[in-house]
Amino acid sequence: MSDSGARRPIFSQEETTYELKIPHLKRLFKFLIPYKKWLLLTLVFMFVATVADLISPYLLKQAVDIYIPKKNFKGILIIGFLMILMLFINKECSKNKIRLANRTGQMVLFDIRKALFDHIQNLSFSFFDRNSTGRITVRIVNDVNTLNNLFTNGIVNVVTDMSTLIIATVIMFSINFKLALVTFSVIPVFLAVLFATRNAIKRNWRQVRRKISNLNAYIHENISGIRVIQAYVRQKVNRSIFKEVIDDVFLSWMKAVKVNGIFAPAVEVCSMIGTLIIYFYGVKLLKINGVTVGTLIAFVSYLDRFWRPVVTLSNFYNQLLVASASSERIFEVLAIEPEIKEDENPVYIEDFKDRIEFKNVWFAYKDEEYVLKDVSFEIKKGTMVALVGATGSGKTTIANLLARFYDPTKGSILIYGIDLRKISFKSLRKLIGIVQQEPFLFSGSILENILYGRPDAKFEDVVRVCKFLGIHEFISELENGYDTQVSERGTRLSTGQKQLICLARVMLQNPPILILDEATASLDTQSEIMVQNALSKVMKDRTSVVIAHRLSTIKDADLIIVMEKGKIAQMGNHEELIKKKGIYYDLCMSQIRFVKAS
Ligand SMILES: Nc1ncnc2c1ncn2[C@@H]1O[C@H](COP(=O)(O)OP(=O)(O)OP(=O)(O)O)[C@@H](O)[C@H]1O
Repeated sequence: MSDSGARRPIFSQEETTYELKIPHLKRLFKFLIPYKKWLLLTLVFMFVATVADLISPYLLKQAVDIYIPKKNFKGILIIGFLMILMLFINKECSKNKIRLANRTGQMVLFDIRKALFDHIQNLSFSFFDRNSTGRITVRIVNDVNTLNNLFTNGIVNVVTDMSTLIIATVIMFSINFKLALVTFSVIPVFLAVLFATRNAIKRNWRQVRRKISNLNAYIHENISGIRVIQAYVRQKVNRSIFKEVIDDVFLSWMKAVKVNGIFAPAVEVCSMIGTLIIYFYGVKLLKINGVTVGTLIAFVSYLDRFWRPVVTLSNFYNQLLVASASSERIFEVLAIEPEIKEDENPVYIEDFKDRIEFKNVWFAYKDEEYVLKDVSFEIKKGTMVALVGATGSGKTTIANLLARFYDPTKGSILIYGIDLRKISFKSLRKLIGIVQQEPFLFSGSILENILYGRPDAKFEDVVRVCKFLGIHEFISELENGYDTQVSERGTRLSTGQKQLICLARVMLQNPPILILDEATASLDTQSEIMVQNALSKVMKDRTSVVIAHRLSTIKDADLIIVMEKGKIAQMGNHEELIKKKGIYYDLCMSQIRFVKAS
């Protein structure tokens, strides 16, 4: 296939409105409340810095009008000293203002990120089904990052700029009302430019953000799917698609910059015209209205201080738009309620004494699309129950419901008569241990990973569990033994070894009920034998629910449940089901034929 013929990849494009939504911004600014003292102090520094900055032109006016004509060197010296003092105060206060604003801003971002992280950690599996890891990460990292500018500089700068602008205007009008009025006659022209360009600027930057979002999504998808990409040798095709995506970002960026570029020169032109007016008109007033040379110099200085903040103020509007869009997405996540909640008066169960019952359980991941239909069965204490059936028949769903990752849509699951929904999370997690198909280890040491569910366990307990599972020797032989790091850059462990460490993690908790969801499916034959041996030991005298594709591993199960399209097709032990010559018999026969043929 030629590069040009390559189909575009499917990647998420998040639509963002970029409308200014005041309720979101209000909610966002509430995060500032705990830091109001710091904010107030920042504003004090800001105010002092602004006043110090605005006093200088007035001092200059005094020097030019009073002390220079009189050749009063002492006066000039004092003015000079005062101007240096003002500069010093301005710089010192600005420095403190920036430091405090950054500190407060970072604390606020930390709080928002923490709120999001805490909230997401408690959301139900259904949320993670609907949202990819990439998208969730974008919420916690990128969306919060986009608020960075607003909280660290934006708010303080805008207050500084607004006050500079207002104070400069007031001073100019109080020095000479007429001259100020004439100087500002250029403002309507500026406002016309502002309104003409504002929508175009907004539209173009929105486009840039959309393109950048595409770029992020494409990069994320490519890195997550790198194994598939390399397996299908898609690098060349992907490179050309990536170039297209990058070109899109570049072109939209350049377009936005071009439109944006109109604004700053417009401000400069207005400022320049204002200055010309001051000189042209001021010189006329010089003779008739008692306007002094010092007044003109001070006016030019104040006018400069008036126009400088205008550009930053318009940028602030953009920042608010971005913040409004990001906060909308952040609050959207914060508003999601976990679907699986602990009962208000949960029942604590210390031990598993009796049996588990699935009573007319129906379940749909979405709407009315039932993937379990009227499923009823019983798991007696100390027995091994196996779930078999074609792919997609609902085996994992049963395991997920038993672990209460989801609740049944209809019907109930009872642990000796108590509805699973009534049982406290803590006792449920103590009762049920799960070993999944894909072993997952956190970055850290092997010991930390084993202790994950019981951090207070003793090292001897860990060693005992590992000896029981037959992995103590292999771990001890590693360079750093139990302290060996298993992060990305750490020791590479085989999938089988990782699975055994996961099993040790579960066993340290010693749960009376064990769910094994195709725990050996992703292993090679040798690792499978190792893990299977460990599992046999672990399942002895324990209640277990096993999902396995290889039927030889579940032949000894006390109860085999054969699933078909979300329904129980057959139930019984191996001998009974073989005699019945139904689906189970067919499954066994097809596996035997497959083994013989291979
Ligand atoms: N998170 C999910 N969201 C929506 N549908 C899902 C989800 N997980 C599973 N399903 C659907 O539910 C049905 C049952 O899936 P389940 O994973 O329980 O089957 P299974 O028998 O365990 O399959 P396999 O042997 O392939 O693991 C399938 O049609 C599947 O597409």
